[in-house]
Amino acid sequence: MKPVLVINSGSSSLKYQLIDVGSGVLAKGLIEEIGSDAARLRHSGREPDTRPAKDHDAALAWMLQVLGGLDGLLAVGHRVVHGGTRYTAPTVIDAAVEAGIEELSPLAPLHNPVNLAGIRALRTQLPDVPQVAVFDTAFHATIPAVAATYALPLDVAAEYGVRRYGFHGTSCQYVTRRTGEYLGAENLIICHLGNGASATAVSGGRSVDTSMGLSPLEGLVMGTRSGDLDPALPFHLIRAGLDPAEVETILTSRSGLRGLAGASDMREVRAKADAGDAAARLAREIYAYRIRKYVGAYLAVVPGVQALVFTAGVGENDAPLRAEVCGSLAHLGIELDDDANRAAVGPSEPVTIGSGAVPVVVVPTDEESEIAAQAAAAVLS
Ligand SMILES: Nc1ncnc2c1ncn2[C@@H]1O[C@H](COP(=O)(O)OP(=O)(O)O)[C@@H](O)[C@H]1O
Ligand SMILES: CC(=O)OP(=O)(O)O
Ligand SMILES: [Mg+2]
Repeated sequence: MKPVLVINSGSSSLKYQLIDVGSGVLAKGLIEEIGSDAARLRHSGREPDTRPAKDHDAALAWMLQVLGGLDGLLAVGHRVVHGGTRYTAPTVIDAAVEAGIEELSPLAPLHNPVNLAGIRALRTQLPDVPQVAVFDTAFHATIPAVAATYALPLDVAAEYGVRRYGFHGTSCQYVTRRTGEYLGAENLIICHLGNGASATAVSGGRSVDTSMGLSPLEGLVMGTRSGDLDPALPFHLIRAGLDPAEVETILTSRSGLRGLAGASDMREVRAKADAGDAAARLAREIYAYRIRKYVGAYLAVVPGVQALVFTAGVGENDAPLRAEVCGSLAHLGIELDDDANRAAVGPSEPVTIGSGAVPVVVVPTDEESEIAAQAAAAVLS
Protein backbone atom coordinates (compact mmCIF):
# COMPACT_ATOMS: atom_id res chain seq x y z
CA MET A 1 0.00 0.00 0.00
CA LYS A 2 1.14 3.60 -0.55
CA PRO A 3 2.39 5.22 2.66
CA VAL A 4 0.53 7.65 4.91
CA LEU A 5 2.27 10.69 6.38
CA VAL A 6 1.03 11.30 9.94
CA ILE A 7 1.32 14.75 11.51
CA ASN A 8 0.86 15.14 15.28
CA SER A 9 1.38 18.78 16.27
CA GLY A 10 1.58 19.78 19.92
CA SER A 11 1.82 23.26 21.33
CA SER A 12 5.60 23.41 20.96
CA SER A 13 6.38 20.19 19.14
CA LEU A 14 5.77 18.46 15.84
CA LYS A 15 5.84 14.69 15.60
CA TYR A 16 5.63 13.02 12.21
CA GLN A 17 5.82 9.51 10.82
CA LEU A 18 5.75 8.04 7.37
CA ILE A 19 3.86 4.77 7.75
CA ASP A 20 3.13 1.89 5.46
CA VAL A 21 -0.10 0.63 6.99
CA GLY A 22 0.73 -2.95 5.99
CA SER A 23 4.35 -3.09 7.06
CA GLY A 24 5.15 -0.31 9.56
CA VAL A 25 7.13 2.87 10.04
CA LEU A 26 9.33 4.00 7.13
CA ALA A 27 10.62 7.22 8.72
CA LYS A 28 9.84 9.25 11.82
CA GLY A 29 10.90 12.42 13.49
CA LEU A 30 10.26 14.98 16.16
CA ILE A 31 10.87 18.73 16.27
CA GLU A 32 10.83 20.23 19.76
CA GLU A 33 11.13 23.73 21.24
CA ILE A 34 9.26 25.27 18.31
CA GLY A 35 9.11 29.04 18.83
CA SER A 36 12.72 29.24 19.97
CA ASP A 37 16.04 30.06 18.34
CA ALA A 38 17.19 26.55 18.99
CA ALA A 39 14.47 24.15 17.86
CA ARG A 40 15.73 20.55 17.88
CA LEU A 41 15.06 17.97 15.21
CA ARG A 42 15.53 14.26 15.72
CA HIS A 43 14.88 12.18 12.63
CA SER A 44 15.36 8.43 12.29
CA GLY A 45 18.79 7.67 10.87
CA ARG A 46 20.12 11.24 11.02
CA GLU A 47 22.25 13.19 13.44
CA PRO A 48 20.15 15.51 15.67
CA ASP A 49 20.01 19.07 14.33
CA THR A 50 19.26 22.48 15.85
CA ARG A 51 18.07 25.63 14.13
CA PRO A 52 15.67 28.53 14.75
CA ALA A 53 12.00 27.71 14.11
CA LYS A 54 9.84 30.65 15.06
CA ASP A 55 6.53 28.84 14.55
CA HIS A 56 4.89 25.63 13.31
CA ASP A 57 5.11 26.80 9.69
CA ALA A 58 8.89 26.96 10.02
CA ALA A 59 8.95 23.53 11.66
CA LEU A 60 6.73 22.03 8.95
CA ALA A 61 9.01 23.44 6.23
CA TRP A 62 11.97 21.87 8.02
CA MET A 63 10.16 18.52 8.22
CA LEU A 64 9.31 18.62 4.50
CA GLN A 65 12.92 19.38 3.67
CA VAL A 66 14.14 16.41 5.74
CA LEU A 67 11.53 14.05 4.30
CA GLY A 68 12.49 15.05 0.76
CA GLY A 69 10.25 14.23 -2.21
CA LEU A 70 6.99 12.84 -0.85
CA ASP A 71 5.75 11.21 -4.03
CA GLY A 72 3.03 8.61 -4.04
CA LEU A 73 1.42 9.19 -0.64
CA LEU A 74 -1.95 7.56 -0.03
CA ALA A 75 -2.94 10.32 2.44
CA VAL A 76 -1.78 12.70 5.07
CA GLY A 77 -3.35 11.91 8.45
CA HIS A 78 -3.56 14.79 10.90
CA ARG A 79 -4.19 14.51 14.61
CA VAL A 80 -6.80 17.20 15.28
CA VAL A 81 -7.56 17.72 18.93
CA HIS A 82 -11.06 19.22 18.98
CA GLY A 83 -13.80 17.94 16.68
CA GLY A 84 -16.79 19.18 18.70
CA THR A 85 -20.02 17.22 18.17
CA ARG A 86 -19.79 17.47 14.39
CA TYR A 87 -16.73 15.30 13.75
CA THR A 88 -16.90 11.92 15.43
CA ALA A 89 -15.20 9.91 12.68
CA PRO A 90 -12.05 10.31 10.58
CA THR A 91 -12.90 13.00 8.03
CA VAL A 92 -11.40 13.88 4.65
CA ILE A 93 -10.55 17.56 4.92
CA ASP A 94 -12.12 20.09 2.57
CA ALA A 95 -12.66 23.85 3.01
CA ALA A 96 -15.76 23.30 5.16
CA VAL A 97 -13.96 20.89 7.49
CA GLU A 98 -11.04 23.28 7.76
CA ALA A 99 -13.45 26.08 8.72
CA GLY A 100 -15.07 23.74 11.26
CA ILE A 101 -11.70 23.01 12.88
CA GLU A 102 -10.96 26.73 12.99
CA GLU A 103 -14.32 27.47 14.64
CA LEU A 104 -13.38 25.06 17.45
CA SER A 105 -9.99 26.71 18.05
CA PRO A 106 -11.13 28.74 21.08
CA LEU A 107 -11.94 25.42 22.83
CA ALA A 108 -8.46 23.99 22.20
CA PRO A 109 -6.25 27.05 21.94
CA LEU A 110 -2.95 25.18 22.35
CA HIS A 111 -3.85 22.58 19.74
CA ASN A 112 -6.39 23.32 16.96
CA PRO A 113 -4.47 26.36 15.60
CA VAL A 114 -1.26 24.34 15.20
CA ASN A 115 -3.23 21.39 13.78
CA LEU A 116 -4.56 23.83 11.15
CA ALA A 117 -1.06 25.10 10.40
CA GLY A 118 -0.13 21.49 9.55
CA ILE A 119 -3.17 21.00 7.34
CA ARG A 120 -2.50 24.21 5.42
CA ALA A 121 1.22 23.59 4.96
CA LEU A 122 0.64 20.08 3.62
CA ARG A 123 -2.19 21.17 1.35
CA THR A 124 0.09 23.80 -0.20
CA GLN A 125 2.91 21.30 -0.57
CA LEU A 126 0.86 18.29 -1.69
CA PRO A 127 -2.35 19.65 -3.23
CA ASP A 128 -3.31 16.32 -4.81
CA VAL A 129 -2.95 14.12 -1.71
CA PRO A 130 -6.11 13.64 0.40
CA GLN A 131 -5.77 14.93 3.93
CA VAL A 132 -7.68 13.27 6.75
CA ALA A 133 -8.42 14.65 10.20
CA VAL A 134 -8.47 12.12 13.04
CA PHE A 135 -10.05 13.75 16.07
CA ASP A 136 -9.00 13.33 19.70
CA THR A 137 -12.62 13.80 20.72
CA ALA A 138 -14.06 11.01 18.51
CA PHE A 139 -13.54 8.02 20.84
CA HIS A 140 -15.37 9.90 23.60
CA ALA A 141 -18.54 10.40 21.57
CA THR A 142 -19.94 7.39 23.48
CA ILE A 143 -19.82 9.16 26.86
CA PRO A 144 -23.43 9.12 28.16
CA ALA A 145 -25.33 12.31 28.92
CA VAL A 146 -25.03 11.73 32.65
CA ALA A 147 -21.24 12.17 32.40
CA ALA A 148 -21.12 14.62 29.48
CA THR A 149 -23.57 17.20 30.83
CA TYR A 150 -22.43 20.03 33.08
CA ALA A 151 -25.05 21.28 35.56
CA LEU A 152 -25.66 24.52 33.68
CA PRO A 153 -28.91 25.89 32.25
CA LEU A 154 -29.73 23.60 29.34
CA ASP A 155 -30.32 26.52 26.99
CA VAL A 156 -26.88 27.99 27.75
CA ALA A 157 -25.20 24.64 27.18
CA ALA A 158 -27.05 24.16 23.88
CA GLU A 159 -26.36 27.65 22.60
CA TYR A 160 -22.63 27.57 23.36
CA GLY A 161 -21.89 23.90 22.70
CA VAL A 162 -20.97 23.29 26.32
CA ARG A 163 -20.50 19.61 27.21
CA ARG A 164 -17.75 17.16 28.09
CA TYR A 165 -16.02 16.26 24.83
CA GLY A 166 -12.87 14.57 26.14
CA PHE A 167 -9.48 14.28 24.43
CA HIS A 168 -6.60 11.84 23.91
CA GLY A 169 -9.28 9.67 22.30
CA THR A 170 -7.06 8.27 19.55
CA SER A 171 -4.56 7.15 22.18
CA CYS A 172 -7.32 5.67 24.35
CA GLN A 173 -8.79 3.82 21.38
CA TYR A 174 -5.42 2.27 20.55
CA VAL A 175 -4.69 1.43 24.19
CA THR A 176 -8.16 -0.08 24.68
CA ARG A 177 -7.61 -2.39 21.73
CA ARG A 178 -4.07 -3.35 22.84
CA THR A 179 -5.22 -4.03 26.40
CA GLY A 180 -8.05 -6.15 25.03
CA GLU A 181 -5.58 -8.20 23.02
CA TYR A 182 -3.18 -8.46 25.97
CA LEU A 183 -5.56 -9.23 28.86
CA GLY A 184 -8.95 -9.77 27.30
CA ALA A 185 -10.05 -6.82 29.44
CA GLU A 186 -12.56 -4.25 28.26
CA ASN A 187 -13.44 -2.44 31.49
CA LEU A 188 -10.53 -0.11 32.09
CA ILE A 189 -9.22 3.01 33.72
CA ILE A 190 -6.67 4.56 31.35
CA CYS A 191 -4.23 7.18 32.63
CA HIS A 192 -2.72 8.93 29.59
CA LEU A 193 0.07 10.97 31.14
CA GLY A 194 1.93 12.99 28.50
CA ASN A 195 2.28 16.74 28.17
CA GLY A 196 -1.46 16.85 28.44
CA ALA A 197 -2.79 14.28 30.90
CA SER A 198 -6.17 12.63 31.26
CA ALA A 199 -7.93 9.71 32.90
CA THR A 200 -10.60 7.79 31.01
CA ALA A 201 -13.18 5.27 32.18
CA VAL A 202 -13.81 2.55 29.61
CA SER A 203 -16.70 0.11 29.95
CA GLY A 204 -17.21 -2.69 27.43
CA GLY A 205 -14.47 -1.14 25.28
CA ARG A 206 -16.25 2.22 25.05
CA SER A 207 -15.43 5.52 26.71
CA VAL A 208 -17.97 6.31 29.44
CA ASP A 209 -16.24 9.21 31.21
CA THR A 210 -13.03 11.16 30.98
CA SER A 211 -11.31 13.87 32.98
CA MET A 212 -10.90 16.43 30.20
CA GLY A 213 -14.09 18.28 29.37
CA LEU A 214 -15.18 21.16 27.18
CA SER A 215 -11.50 21.78 26.56
CA PRO A 216 -8.24 19.94 27.34
CA LEU A 217 -7.83 22.06 30.49
CA GLU A 218 -10.02 20.11 32.93
CA GLY A 219 -8.93 17.20 35.07
CA LEU A 220 -5.42 16.07 35.91
CA VAL A 221 -2.39 18.28 36.58
CA MET A 222 -0.45 18.61 33.28
CA GLY A 223 2.82 20.01 31.98
CA THR A 224 1.56 23.58 31.72
CA ARG A 225 -2.17 23.26 32.52
CA SER A 226 -3.80 23.44 35.93
CA GLY A 227 -6.47 20.79 35.46
CA ASP A 228 -9.40 20.96 37.89
CA LEU A 229 -9.99 24.11 39.87
CA ASP A 230 -12.81 26.01 41.49
CA PRO A 231 -14.83 27.56 38.61
CA ALA A 232 -14.90 30.79 40.64
CA LEU A 233 -11.12 31.11 40.43
CA PRO A 234 -10.93 32.87 37.02
CA PHE A 235 -13.53 35.41 38.16
CA HIS A 236 -11.58 36.05 41.32
CA LEU A 237 -8.47 36.84 39.27
CA ILE A 238 -10.39 38.96 36.75
CA ARG A 239 -12.09 40.94 39.50
CA ALA A 240 -8.67 41.51 41.05
CA GLY A 241 -7.60 43.23 37.80
CA LEU A 242 -6.19 40.54 35.53
CA ASP A 243 -7.24 40.53 31.95
CA PRO A 244 -9.32 37.44 30.83
CA ALA A 245 -6.72 36.57 28.17
CA GLU A 246 -4.01 36.77 30.82
CA VAL A 247 -5.99 34.42 33.05
CA GLU A 248 -6.36 31.96 30.20
CA THR A 249 -2.62 32.06 29.57
CA ILE A 250 -1.95 31.46 33.27
CA LEU A 251 -4.24 28.42 33.38
CA THR A 252 -3.20 26.85 30.07
CA SER A 253 0.49 27.75 29.74
CA ARG A 254 1.92 28.77 33.11
CA SER A 255 0.27 26.32 35.48
CA GLY A 256 0.58 22.59 36.10
CA LEU A 257 4.12 21.32 36.63
CA ARG A 258 5.53 24.52 35.17
CA GLY A 259 3.66 26.64 37.69
CA LEU A 260 4.36 24.39 40.65
CA ALA A 261 7.93 23.36 39.95
CA GLY A 262 9.32 25.70 37.29
CA ALA A 263 9.54 23.01 34.60
CA SER A 264 6.84 21.45 32.42
CA ASP A 265 8.85 18.38 31.48
CA MET A 266 8.39 15.62 34.05
CA ARG A 267 11.98 14.41 33.59
CA GLU A 268 13.20 17.80 34.73
CA VAL A 269 10.74 17.93 37.63
CA ARG A 270 11.84 14.46 38.68
CA ALA A 271 15.51 15.42 38.55
CA LYS A 272 14.80 18.49 40.69
CA ALA A 273 12.79 16.42 43.18
CA ASP A 274 15.56 13.82 43.37
CA ALA A 275 18.02 16.64 44.07
CA GLY A 276 15.91 17.68 47.06
CA ASP A 277 13.88 20.55 45.59
CA ALA A 278 10.84 20.81 47.89
CA ALA A 279 8.58 22.50 45.29
CA ALA A 280 9.32 19.78 42.73
CA ARG A 281 8.59 17.06 45.30
CA LEU A 282 5.28 18.63 46.18
CA ALA A 283 4.45 19.05 42.47
CA ARG A 284 4.93 15.31 41.92
CA GLU A 285 2.80 14.53 44.97
CA ILE A 286 0.01 16.81 43.73
CA TYR A 287 0.24 15.29 40.24
CA ALA A 288 -0.06 11.75 41.63
CA TYR A 289 -2.74 12.69 44.17
CA ARG A 290 -4.99 14.09 41.43
CA ILE A 291 -4.61 10.89 39.42
CA ARG A 292 -5.48 8.86 42.52
CA LYS A 293 -8.69 10.84 42.98
CA TYR A 294 -9.77 10.05 39.43
CA VAL A 295 -8.89 6.38 39.79
CA GLY A 296 -11.10 6.27 42.87
CA ALA A 297 -13.91 8.02 41.04
CA TYR A 298 -13.76 5.74 38.02
CA LEU A 299 -13.65 2.60 40.15
CA ALA A 300 -17.05 3.80 41.33
CA VAL A 301 -18.24 4.52 37.78
CA VAL A 302 -17.14 1.41 35.84
CA PRO A 303 -18.62 -1.85 37.11
CA GLY A 304 -15.95 -4.55 37.33
CA VAL A 305 -12.79 -2.67 36.37
CA GLN A 306 -10.40 -5.26 34.86
CA ALA A 307 -7.25 -3.13 34.54
CA LEU A 308 -5.66 0.16 35.51
CA VAL A 309 -3.59 1.22 32.50
CA PHE A 310 -0.68 3.68 32.42
CA THR A 311 0.37 5.13 29.07
CA ALA A 312 2.14 8.06 27.31
CA GLY A 313 5.47 9.67 28.24
CA VAL A 314 5.09 9.86 32.02
CA GLY A 315 2.85 6.80 32.32
CA GLU A 316 5.21 4.58 30.34
CA ASN A 317 8.45 5.78 31.94
CA ASP A 318 8.07 7.18 35.42
CA ALA A 319 7.97 4.14 37.73
CA PRO A 320 8.25 6.15 41.00
CA LEU A 321 5.28 8.25 39.93
CA ARG A 322 3.22 5.12 39.25
CA ALA A 323 4.22 3.86 42.69
CA GLU A 324 3.10 7.16 44.23
CA VAL A 325 -0.30 6.82 42.50
CA CYS A 326 -0.88 3.19 43.44
CA GLY A 327 0.89 3.11 46.81
CA SER A 328 -2.17 3.58 48.97
CA LEU A 329 -4.80 1.82 46.88
CA ALA A 330 -4.41 -1.74 48.16
CA HIS A 331 -7.84 -1.54 49.83
CA LEU A 332 -9.27 -1.04 46.33
CA GLY A 333 -7.51 -4.09 44.87
CA ILE A 334 -4.68 -2.09 43.29
CA GLU A 335 -1.27 -3.40 44.34
CA LEU A 336 1.97 -2.83 42.45
CA ASP A 337 4.67 -5.44 42.12
CA ASP A 338 7.63 -3.19 42.94
CA ASP A 339 10.19 -5.08 40.85
CA ALA A 340 7.93 -5.32 37.82
CA ASN A 341 7.06 -1.64 38.17
CA ARG A 342 10.70 -0.57 38.41
CA ALA A 343 11.59 -2.69 35.38
CA ALA A 344 8.80 -1.24 33.22
CA VAL A 345 10.51 1.84 31.80
CA GLY A 346 9.62 2.54 28.19
CA PRO A 347 8.45 -0.99 27.38
CA SER A 348 7.74 -1.68 23.72
CA GLU A 349 4.97 -4.15 24.54
CA PRO A 350 2.23 -4.19 27.22
CA VAL A 351 3.52 -5.34 30.60
CA THR A 352 1.84 -6.17 33.92
CA ILE A 353 3.17 -4.30 36.95
CA GLY A 354 0.54 -5.25 39.51
CA SER A 355 -1.58 -8.36 39.86
CA GLY A 356 -4.07 -7.56 42.61
CA ALA A 357 -7.82 -7.79 42.04
CA VAL A 358 -7.40 -4.95 39.54
CA PRO A 359 -4.31 -5.69 37.41
CA VAL A 360 -2.08 -2.70 36.71
CA VAL A 361 -0.48 -2.56 33.27
CA VAL A 362 1.75 -0.29 31.23
CA VAL A 363 0.60 -0.20 27.62
CA PRO A 364 2.73 1.90 25.25
CA THR A 365 0.48 4.10 23.16
CA ASP A 366 0.89 4.68 19.44
CA GLU A 367 -1.32 7.51 18.22
CA GLU A 368 0.53 7.64 14.91
CA SER A 369 -0.19 4.05 13.83
CA GLU A 370 -3.81 4.49 14.83
CA ILE A 371 -4.07 7.73 12.82
CA ALA A 372 -2.41 6.10 9.79
CA ALA A 373 -4.81 3.16 9.88
CA GLN A 374 -7.86 5.40 10.29
CA ALA A 375 -6.71 7.83 7.57
CA ALA A 376 -6.05 4.97 5.14
CA ALA A 377 -9.47 3.47 5.87
CA ALA A 378 -11.13 6.86 5.34
CA VAL A 379 -9.63 7.39 1.87
CA LEU A 380 -10.09 3.78 0.76
CA SER A 381 -13.71 3.52 1.89
N1 LIG B 1 11.89 8.60 31.58
C1 LIG B 1 10.94 9.49 31.88
N2 LIG B 1 10.62 9.77 33.18
C2 LIG B 1 9.68 10.67 33.46
N3 LIG B 1 8.97 11.34 32.52
C3 LIG B 1 9.25 11.10 31.24
C4 LIG B 1 10.23 10.16 30.83
N4 LIG B 1 10.26 10.15 29.47
C5 LIG B 1 9.33 11.04 29.06
N5 LIG B 1 8.72 11.61 30.11
C6 LIG B 1 7.73 12.67 30.13
O1 LIG B 1 6.65 12.47 29.25
C7 LIG B 1 6.09 13.74 28.92
C8 LIG B 1 5.86 13.79 27.43
O2 LIG B 1 5.03 12.72 27.10
P1 LIG B 1 4.50 12.49 25.60
O3 LIG B 1 3.55 11.35 25.66
O4 LIG B 1 5.65 12.40 24.69
O5 LIG B 1 3.71 13.84 25.42
P2 LIG B 1 3.02 14.54 24.21
O6 LIG B 1 2.73 13.46 23.17
O7 LIG B 1 1.79 15.09 24.82
O8 LIG B 1 3.98 15.57 23.73
C9 LIG B 1 7.10 14.79 29.38
O9 LIG B 1 6.66 15.37 30.58
C10 LIG B 1 8.34 13.96 29.63
O10 LIG B 1 9.16 14.50 30.62
C1 LIG C 1 -5.34 17.02 24.11
C2 LIG C 1 -3.99 17.13 24.69
O1 LIG C 1 -3.83 17.54 25.81
O2 LIG C 1 -2.96 16.72 23.91
P1 LIG C 1 -1.41 16.76 24.30
O3 LIG C 1 -1.24 15.84 25.46
O4 LIG C 1 -0.73 16.24 23.06
O5 LIG C 1 -1.08 18.19 24.63
MG1 LIG D 1 0.62 13.17 23.15
